[in-house]
Amino acid sequence: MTDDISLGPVIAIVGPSGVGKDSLMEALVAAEPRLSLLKRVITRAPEAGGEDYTPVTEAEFAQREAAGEFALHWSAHGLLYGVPAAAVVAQRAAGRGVLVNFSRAMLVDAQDVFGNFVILNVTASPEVLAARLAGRGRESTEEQAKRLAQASKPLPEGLHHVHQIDNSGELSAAVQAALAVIYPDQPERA
Ligand SMILES: Nc1ncnc2c1ncn2[C@@H]1O[C@H](COP(=O)(O)OP(=O)(O)OP(=O)(O)O)[C@@H](O)[C@H]1O
Ligand SMILES: O=P(O)(O)OC[C@H]1O[C@H](OP(=O)(O)O)[C@H](O)[C@@H]1O
Repeated sequence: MTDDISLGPVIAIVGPSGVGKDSLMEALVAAEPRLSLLKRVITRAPEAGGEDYTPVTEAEFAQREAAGEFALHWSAHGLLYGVPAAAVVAQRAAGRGVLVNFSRAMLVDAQDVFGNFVILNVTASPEVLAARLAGRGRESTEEQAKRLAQASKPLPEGLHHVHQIDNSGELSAAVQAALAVIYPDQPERA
């Protein structure tokens, strides 16, 4: 674990595709100036839309990985994902919190790497997930089905500081629930 006490928390936002991770992260940053989004490096096509990420080819990803750029990296949905280490440190400076969309499979590694680490496991019913992926339309129907098949993947054993955030209803409710976890000693926001 390489963690300086002056560094703020790494807040892992995890859960099945379509549950609202990106939506929740964007809303949290809009509501709380001490929070920022970690810009991931992904081998996803630049025009895919959605989150703000650094699109790279698989060759570029391999070069960055070999150069030690990533604090953590993984593959999922036929894509490669990397978390730039320097960006995490910079965004945690002065106690600020950084929001990271992690794979559930990476959480044990992540809690060892980052130390000051909290996990928000975002949930919604299968029906809601299917409707949201269809409504978003970013993936093909076939890819949506593959993602939905992964929805019930359990979190790994051995995790600490895991909190369930229900995003079945209004996004604003999930935002308030998440802020109450991240900043438990602060009154509910207006
Ligand atoms: N609370 C909510 N109520 C209604 N719609 C929502 C809510 N949260 C997210 N959505 C919508 O559901 C869709 C999926 O949301 P989002 O892309 O944030 O999910 P995600 O978990 O990041 O998905 P992925 O892992 O596939 O990137 C989007 O169209 C988004 O606008
Ligand atoms: O099912 P699991 O392994 O938890 O997550 C699979 C992938 O989905 C999410 O990314 P995105 O939302 O596709 O960008 C995660 O960050 C991970 O990369």
